[in-house]
Amino acid sequence: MVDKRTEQIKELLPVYFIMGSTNCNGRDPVRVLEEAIAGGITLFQFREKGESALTGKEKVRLAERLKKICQENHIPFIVNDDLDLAIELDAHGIHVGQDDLEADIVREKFSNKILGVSAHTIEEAEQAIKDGADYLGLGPIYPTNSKDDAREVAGTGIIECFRNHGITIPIVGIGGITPANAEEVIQASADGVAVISAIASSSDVKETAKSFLRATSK
Ligand SMILES: Cc1ncc(COP(=O)(O)OP(=O)(O)O)c(N)n1
Ligand SMILES: Cc1nc(C(=O)O)sc1CCOP(=O)(O)O
Ligand SMILES: [Mg+2]
Repeated sequence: MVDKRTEQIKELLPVYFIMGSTNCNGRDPVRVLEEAIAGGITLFQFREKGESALTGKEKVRLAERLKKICQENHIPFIVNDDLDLAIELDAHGIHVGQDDLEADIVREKFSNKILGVSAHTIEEAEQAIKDGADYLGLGPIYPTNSKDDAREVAGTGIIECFRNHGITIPIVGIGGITPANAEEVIQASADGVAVISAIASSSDVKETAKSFLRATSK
């Protein structure tokens, strides 16, 4: 039987938008997020990374502004990597990877919050589940320019492989996902798609977010 928390997490994952100031082609991230929300994104992750990423008080200030917009629109606000920031802002959750703080430590210090963990192998997935992960991020599904240290492209096969090994926890695919290939990711048994550039760099953010929503609800 699927429990209530799992069902609630699955409902948040269809169009999981990830963004920071470096992903918006010089546009105001606040506007980009507002347009993405108007288009129907279901979850947001603040990921402030890259050469010109904001740090210190400027990073906190941007995170606060984006969290406020999420709150006003009932979209949960997830912080990437930074547990101190997630705690300071009382975020809805945090996403950590294999090179970040260990998931069991994050679960202990940020209990009852949404915990997402990146996994690339069945062993990592099983450990993440033991540590209390609510969902897994699997990728890169397709080639991506948004992560310098991305692993080899895994294809949608990684999602099918995890499911065939009995991993039933909610899964989101990430890396190079566009409105044109999002349906394949869902067909491979993901509960949603996590997207940076296809939405953040779009010339029509709202329409692109809508296209993702259509593609993931087929
Ligand atoms: C939903 C989701 N899935 C995977 C990642 C990648 O996390 P990580 O491997 O820690 O890499 P960085 O994003 O921290 O560079 C993610 N952020 N979100
Ligand atoms: C943040 C991130 N993590 C990945 C992983 O494979 O874990 S790929 C990735 C970048 C996703 O950006 P885009 O939608 O622009 O390809
Ligand atoms: Mg990380």
